Amino acid sequence: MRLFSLPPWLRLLAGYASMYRTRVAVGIGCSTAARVCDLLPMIIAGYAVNHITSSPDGSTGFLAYGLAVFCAFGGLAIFQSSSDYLLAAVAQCIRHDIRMKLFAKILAVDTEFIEARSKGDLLSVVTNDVDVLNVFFSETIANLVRVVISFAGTYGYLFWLDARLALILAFPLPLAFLAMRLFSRRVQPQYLTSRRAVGRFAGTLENSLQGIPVLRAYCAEQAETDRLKKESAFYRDTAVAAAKTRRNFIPIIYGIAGLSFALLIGGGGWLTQQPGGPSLGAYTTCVLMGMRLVVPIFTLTFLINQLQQAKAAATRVRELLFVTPRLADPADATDLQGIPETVRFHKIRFRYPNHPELFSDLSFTINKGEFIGIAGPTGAGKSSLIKLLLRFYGPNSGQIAINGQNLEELAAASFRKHVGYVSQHPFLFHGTVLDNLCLGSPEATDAEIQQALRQAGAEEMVRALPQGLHTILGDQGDTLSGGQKQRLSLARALLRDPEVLILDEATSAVDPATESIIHTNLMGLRKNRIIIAVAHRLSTLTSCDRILVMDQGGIVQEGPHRQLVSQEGVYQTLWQALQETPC
Ligand SMILES: Nc1ncnc2c1ncn2[C@@H]1O[C@H](COP(=O)(O)OP(=O)(O)OP(=O)(O)O)[C@@H](O)[C@H]1O
Repeated sequence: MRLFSLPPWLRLLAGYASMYRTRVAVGIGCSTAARVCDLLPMIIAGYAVNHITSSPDGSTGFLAYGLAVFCAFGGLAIFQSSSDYLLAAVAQCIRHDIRMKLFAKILAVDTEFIEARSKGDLLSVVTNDVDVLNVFFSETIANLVRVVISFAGTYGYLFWLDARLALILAFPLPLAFLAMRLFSRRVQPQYLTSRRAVGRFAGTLENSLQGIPVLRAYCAEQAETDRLKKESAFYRDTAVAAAKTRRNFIPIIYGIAGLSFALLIGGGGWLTQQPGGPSLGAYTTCVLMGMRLVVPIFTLTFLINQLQQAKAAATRVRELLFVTPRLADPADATDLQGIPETVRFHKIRFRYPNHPELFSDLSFTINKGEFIGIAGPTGAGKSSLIKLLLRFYGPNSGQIAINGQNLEELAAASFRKHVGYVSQHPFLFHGTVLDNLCLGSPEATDAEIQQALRQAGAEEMVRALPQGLHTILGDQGDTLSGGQKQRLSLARALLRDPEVLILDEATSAVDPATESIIHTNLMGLRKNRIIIAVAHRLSTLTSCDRILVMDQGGIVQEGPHRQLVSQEGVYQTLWQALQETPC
C-alpha cells in the first residue's frame, strides 16, 4: 500500500502502526486465520449434507466431519485470542506513543497557542481522542479483517461452489455500498463536531473546577451549572444527531441483508430443485453462509461508525501535532557562549496577536552584578517584558541580545538553563515540597536545599509543615497560603543558583517583615548575576541598583530610587500614591 495515497488522518495512524509492523502483521494474519476457521464449519456442513444425500443408508465417515468442525473451532479460539491480544497490545503501545508525542508538542508550541486554547480541550485531545484511536487499533482493524474476510471468503467460496447462488446473494450488495457512502458523508461532520464539543465541555469543566471557591463566594453555582449544562447539552445533541444518522442507516443495511437472504432462500431453493441446479449441499452451505453474513453486515455498520469516529479523533490529534511553533529553535540555533553577562533590549516593538501595539520602542541594557527593578502602572507591560526575555513570545521587530547574541538565534534552553524564574502566579505541582523544589535541580544536595529555603525565607515554614519537605502539596499547591507558595517558588528558583534571576511580583503576598529579609538576602546574591524584579510595591525596589520605569510602550524613566523619587514623572506619582495608600 502506498502511504502517500492514504488520506492524511489514515496516513498518521499508518505511520504509528508501522512502528509495530511485525506485531500488526501477525495480528492481522491471526485475525484472517480466525475468520477462515469461522467459515470452515459451514463448508464442512455442505459436504456433510451432500454425503447424506448421495450415500446409501448406514454410510460412515461422519466422525471426520465432526472432528474437522471441532478443529476449526480450536483454530478459531487460538487465532482469535492471539489476534485480540496482539492488536490490543499494539493499540496500547500506539496510544502511549501518541500521548507522549502530543505532550511533547504541547510543551514545544508557542505560549501564545497555549494561552489562547482551553486547557480542558487540550486535555480532551490527549485523553478522549487518543482513546478513540486506541479503539481503532484494538477493535476496528480486527473488525475490518472480519468484514473483508467474511465477504471475500463467503463470496469467493460461493462463486467457486455455484456462481448462480452467489449472484443471487450478491445482487442487492451495490445498494448497501451506496447506503454506506451516504452514511459516511453525513455522519463524519457530526462526529467531528461531537469530538470538538467534548473538548469544549472538558475545557469548561476544568475551568469550573478550578473556580469552585470563586463560584461559592459569589453564589454563582447555578449560573456556572447553566453554562456547563449548555456545553454538555451541545455535546449530547451532536452525539444524538450522529446516533440518529446511524439509526436511519442500520435498517437500510438490515433491509438489504434481508432482501439478499430472502432472494437466496426463495430463488436459490427454486433453482436447487431445477434439473442441473446446485446440489443440496451447495444450497445448505450458501444458506448457512448467507445467514452468517448478517453478522459481518452488522459489523460493517459498526465498523463504519468506528472509522468515522477515528477519523474525527485523528483529525483533532493531527491538528495539534502539526501546529508549527513560530518560536521554536531555528535549525541552525547556536548555544549561548559563556554565562549571561548582558541583557540588551534594542528598539523592541511588540504586540500580542490581534491586540494593539504594547511596546513601540523598548530599549535598555542590564549588566552582570546589577539588581534591576521594573516599575510602572498596571498594564504597562512589565510581565510582557519578562515573557519576551524568556522567549515565551517574540518581538515583532528589534532585537533582544544576551551577551550580544540574538536571543531568537539561540537554542532557548542554552539561555533558560541559566535562569531562575518566579512568575506572577507561582505554580506548584501536585507532589511533595521536595519534588517542587528540585524541579529544575534534581541533583541538589540537602545543604543546597536548606540554603535556598533560608534565602527565600521559607526554612521555618517548611519545617512547620506536617511532613516537612515530604509534605504533599495539593493541586497547584492549594494547601499553602499565597505567601507560602511564593516563598517556595522563590526557593525553587534560587536552588538553581541562576546567573539570571527573574522575579515577577515574587513577594507580593509575603508579609513586609519577611519580604525585607528576602530582599536583603537577594541583595547579597546579586554579585556575579543579574537580578530583575518586577514589583508594584515600590518599597521593595528602593535598594535596587537601577529601576526601569515602564509606560506608554517603553521605558520612560531609569535610575536608582533616590533619583527617581526626586524627579517629576511616573515613578514619583506611583511612589506618592503608595505613601498615601492607607495600610
Ligand atoms: N497573553 C496575552 N494576550 C493578549 N494580551 C495580553 C496578554 N498578556 C497580557 N496582555 C495585555 O498586555 C498588556 C500588558 O500586560 P502585562 O501583564 O505585561 O502588564 P503588567 O505591567 O505586568 O501589569 P500588572 O502590573 O497589572 O501585572 C495588558 O493590556 C494585557 O491585557
